[in-house]
Amino acid sequence: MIETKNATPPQPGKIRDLQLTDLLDFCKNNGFALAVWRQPGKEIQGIIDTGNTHCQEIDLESSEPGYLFHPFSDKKIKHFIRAQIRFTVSDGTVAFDPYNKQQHKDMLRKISSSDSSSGLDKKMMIFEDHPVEQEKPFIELVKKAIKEIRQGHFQKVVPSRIKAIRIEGFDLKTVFQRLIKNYPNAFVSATFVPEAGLWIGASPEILVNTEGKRIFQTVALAGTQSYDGSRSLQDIAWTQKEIEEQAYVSRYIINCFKKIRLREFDEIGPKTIIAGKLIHLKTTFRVDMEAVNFPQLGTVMMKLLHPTSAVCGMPLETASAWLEKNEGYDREFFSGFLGPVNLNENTNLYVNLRCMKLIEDKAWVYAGAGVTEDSHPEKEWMETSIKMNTLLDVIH
Ligand SMILES: C=C(O[C@@H]1C=C(C(=O)O)C=C[C@H]1O)C(=O)O
Repeated sequence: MIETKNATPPQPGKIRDLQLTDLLDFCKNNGFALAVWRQPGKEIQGIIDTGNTHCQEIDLESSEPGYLFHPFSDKKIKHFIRAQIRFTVSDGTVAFDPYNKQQHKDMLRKISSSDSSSGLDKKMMIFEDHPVEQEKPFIELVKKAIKEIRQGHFQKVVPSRIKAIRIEGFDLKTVFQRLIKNYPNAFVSATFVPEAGLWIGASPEILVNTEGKRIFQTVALAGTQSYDGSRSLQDIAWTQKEIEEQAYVSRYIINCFKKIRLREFDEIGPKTIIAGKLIHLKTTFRVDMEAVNFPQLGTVMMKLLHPTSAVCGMPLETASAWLEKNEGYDREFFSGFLGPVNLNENTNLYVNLRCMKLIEDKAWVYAGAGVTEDSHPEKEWMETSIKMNTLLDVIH
């Protein structure tokens, strides 16, 4: 069994139970990178990297085990957190490599004796603040998008916005526990990179999943309605706008398969799925990599897929240029992707949605909404507000 369970309460010089929050402080104070995550139905896992996390191109199949943290823009710095130190978390308590008692003891000793006041914060980048959230500019942005879609410039675009808030007494352990409880179907994650801040999220959207050398999976997720749990999923009706919006994402994925001449894939859906207080339409695409003799499919598709039309638009280049010109802020890691690579033979990358960035007592929450020619600007505004509540509901 994990040793920390029977440990004595905090006493000077003694090893005590280590909470997720202590571990984050330890990493901040030492300038280490940390990733903690929970895939749906799985245990909480985490890793620490004590070195430089900048990375260039990544090859998923041959990569060492770690965790990829990729920004929305391909031009920005990408991070790969190597699995130098591994741990699991149960009831908020950390256990280092459960199979290696000595490593566990050594880590606890190091952390207990580390000086929590020695500041990493010096290492942190200073971020610009963002203007106080405003409904009008977002609605104007959506109106502009609709106008340009009607003029035939593109078919779909996903404008987003950022909301700055202050948080007092933030406790990672509590927030993480609430997220895993409230969002059982989400990829819940906390990613800390000294120069990027702490990012926390509960994403409903897989970008690339590979299981061993055999199974590849991705999804087309779009269309949003609020959901209070009272209706059966079979009774949910979707409008033409939502069906079309999700179909663009499916078409985009199929076009990526076409580019690499991949014809054999299973397509399941679209089905209605629950993501907290929201529901979406989801189509799952599955490929048997052995049957199609394509062992590098994970890496190839990761590069082709991102950014999908669930977070950017259709056609990609026009929508992306429009966002860069009109959105008015830097998405940083929002709508990028993140997740474990080659850990236990699997790679599980998710789109970084329903997320926030935290630096000291400041937080920034992000959300976007798919706009087509049939969009209603006020509804898209509401949709981004409900999406932001995924995080706002658990931090207060
Ligand atoms: C852009 C976001 O979500 C994406 C956009 C959706 C939509 O437009 O309906 C739905 C799910 C996600 O693919 C977000 O959560 O910020």
